[in-house]
This record gives sequence, structure tokens and C-alpha cells, in this order.
Amino acid sequence: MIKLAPSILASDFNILGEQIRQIENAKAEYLHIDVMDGSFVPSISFGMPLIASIRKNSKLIFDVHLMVEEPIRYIKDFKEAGADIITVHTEACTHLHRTISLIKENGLKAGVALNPSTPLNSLEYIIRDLDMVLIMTVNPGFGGQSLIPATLSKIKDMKEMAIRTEASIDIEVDGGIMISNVDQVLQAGANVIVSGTSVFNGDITQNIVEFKKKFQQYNS
Ligand SMILES: O=C(CO)[C@@H](O)[C@H](O)COP(=O)(O)O
Ligand SMILES: [Fe+2]
Repeated sequence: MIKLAPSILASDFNILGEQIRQIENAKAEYLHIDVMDGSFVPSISFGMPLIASIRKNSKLIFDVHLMVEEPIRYIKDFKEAGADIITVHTEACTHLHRTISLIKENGLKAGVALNPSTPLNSLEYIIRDLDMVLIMTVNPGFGGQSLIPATLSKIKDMKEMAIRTEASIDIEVDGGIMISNVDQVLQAGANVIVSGTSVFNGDITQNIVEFKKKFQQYNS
């Protein structure tokens, strides 16, 4: 089943609650929440207080993408704020296995994200412990960038790796994904689609309908 994960980084924070309701009513599966620390990535976004606040009025699955150095320091805080899935960057973790174990001990789903230049073989000894791998299709840090074409073959290779290792993982893709190029990532094997700009620009409900139409042929 293909899932849509709208990224609130592209939302209008002045009416965030209302926009999340629209996403929920349009039946997106996840809410993608980009946390940036100004160190691992150049920009700073938001953190636990915002998540705790929107958690009160949403039943969506909170898919928290931590672009944070040594996220092991904050796993418990993000759980308490309301995260359901926590994805950490392999490049930001000195002790990746320990970090993933802590996410799981907290009863959450665990994901690992890879920057565009990070090879898949860094996952070889951890893949069976994961619920999700996030293949970044842009360099993390900002919304509204263009998908890097070389990441398409990486998604394919990830799918093959999951089959070869018999790992039952979701493959999430994130960055520059639009209605016009979503077929490419779906054909490559992704099944969780993050989209910020293309969901929030214009009519949110209609944009989600368009994404879901595209997903139909891959769901059979
Ligand atoms: O993690 C990130 C960026 O670092 C993403 O989740 C973006 O927020 C996606 O936004 P678009 O590229 O779809 O505008
Ligand atoms: Fe993200």
C-alpha cells in the first residue's frame, strides 16, 4: 500500500491546525514532520513543543524526520511529544544501532535516512532492525528543491537490497516529489511518498486527490 506523507515544512504556520485537518480529511496516511537543528543541516525548523501541540488535535501517524546531530539525546522527548515513527540520519549518529534500539524500546517505529551521497551498504548490518529506510532525493535542509535524478537508481537498488535481505521495510522518499515525477519514484520501488510544496501549494485537498490517483495503479 502506497502512503502519502505531506510535509508541514511547506505549510502556512499561521493556519497550521486547519491545514492538518484538511490533510486528515483527504485521507493522507502520515504527517511528515521535519525537525532541523541548524547544525546537521543549515536551517532550523521546529521541535517538540510544536509536535505536542498538533498531537492534541490529530490522529494522523506522525512521521518525524530528525535532521539533528546525535538524535539519541532526544528520542524520549519526541516520543512524549507524540511521534509514531522516528527517522534518524545515519550521518548524524555515532552509534546508529544504539539509537535505533532506543527508538524501538520506546515502542515507536524506527527509520534510517540516507543523504543522496551516502551509500546503501551503510545499512547492511542494520536493515533487519528497521521499519523504514528514507532515501533522500534532495540534500536535506530545505523544502522546495529539485529531485536529484541519480537518486532514482538508488531507490531501485534499495528495493533490491530489501528483497535480497528479506527485510520487510517501507521505502520512503523525500524531496522534490511532485505529481509530475511521482511515477518515477513509485516505479523505482518507493512506497511512502513525502511531499511538501506539491501538497501545500494551491488546493491541499485536490493535490492529495491527484497524488492518490497516481498511487492507485501501484496498489493492485
Ligand atoms: O526533509 C525535507 C527537507 O530536508 C523534506 O521533508 C522537505 O520538507 C520536502 O519538501 P518538498 O521538497 O516536497 O517541498
Ligand atoms: Fe523530510
